[in-house]
Amino acid sequence: MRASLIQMRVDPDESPDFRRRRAVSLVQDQAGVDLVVLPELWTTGAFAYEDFGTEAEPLEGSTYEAMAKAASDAGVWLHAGSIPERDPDGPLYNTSLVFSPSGELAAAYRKIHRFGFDKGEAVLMGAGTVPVTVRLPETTVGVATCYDLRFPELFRSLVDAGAETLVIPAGWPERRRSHWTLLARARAVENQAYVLACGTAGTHAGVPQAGHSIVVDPWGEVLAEAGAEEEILTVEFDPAKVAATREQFPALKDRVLGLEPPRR
Ligand SMILES: NC(=O)CCC(=O)C(=O)O
Repeated sequence: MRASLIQMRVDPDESPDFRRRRAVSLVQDQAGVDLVVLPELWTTGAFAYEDFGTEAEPLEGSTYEAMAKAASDAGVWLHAGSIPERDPDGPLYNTSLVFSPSGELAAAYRKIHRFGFDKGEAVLMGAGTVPVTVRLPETTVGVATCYDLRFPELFRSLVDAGAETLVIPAGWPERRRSHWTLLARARAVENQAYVLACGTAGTHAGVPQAGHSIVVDPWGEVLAEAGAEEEILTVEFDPAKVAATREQFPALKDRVLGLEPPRR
C-alpha cells in the first residue's frame, strides 16, 4: 500500500481560500497512491484561534466539496485532515473528513481531546465523543487528531474496534517536537499498528510548527520522516505486517482489563 502525507505549510502569507486551492492540486498530484493524508485545521492553522469562528464551515461546506472532488479526481482514499466545523445546532468542532476514491464521505471524526487547557481550542470548540474507524480495502484505519496522540486509551479503543493503521493529522508545534516523534512511536509499538502522523510546516499565530510528519511500522521502526518544511512524504507499507507482528509477539493478547483500583 502506498500513502502520501502532505505536510502543508500553513502561514499567514496565503489565505485559507488560496491554501484550499493549493491543497486540491497537491491531492490531485497524488493519483496512483492508495491513501493521501492532510494535516489538522490546515485552512486556518491549529493555533489560529481567532480565525476558527470566521473560517468555520458546515460539514458539507467548501472544504468538504473541494476535498470530495480532489479524492475522486485522483482516485485515492483521502484523509482530508480537519476543518473547523460549525454545527448548526451546536458549537464548533475540530472535525476530520475521510473520503473514498469516488468522493463519498467515508467518515467524519470530531476530535475528542481539545488542546489548550482553559483557553484556545479547549474553550472555542466542542468535544467529540465517538471514536471512529474506516475500512479501506487493505486495512482498517483508526483516526485521531493531534493532541489525541497523548491519550493511549483512545487508541486502545480504536484497536479494539479493529484498527490496524492509525492516521493522525496534526498541527504540532516545534517546541514539543520530541513528544511528537516519541508518542507516534509509542502508539505504534503498544498497539502493534502502523502510525501515519501528518503535521504542518510554517509558522501561524506566532507558533512555529514542527513538521516532521512520520510513518512508523507496527514494530516501532520509523519508515519515513519529513523535515521541517512543506513536503510530501510518500511511503510504501505492508498492511499484512500488523497481523504478523501481533501473531509473532502477541502482547495485545496479554492485556488485563478491569484492574482493581490501586491499594494505598
Ligand atoms: N493542535 C493540537 O492538538 C496541539 C497539541 C500539542 O501542541 C501538544 O499536545 O503538545
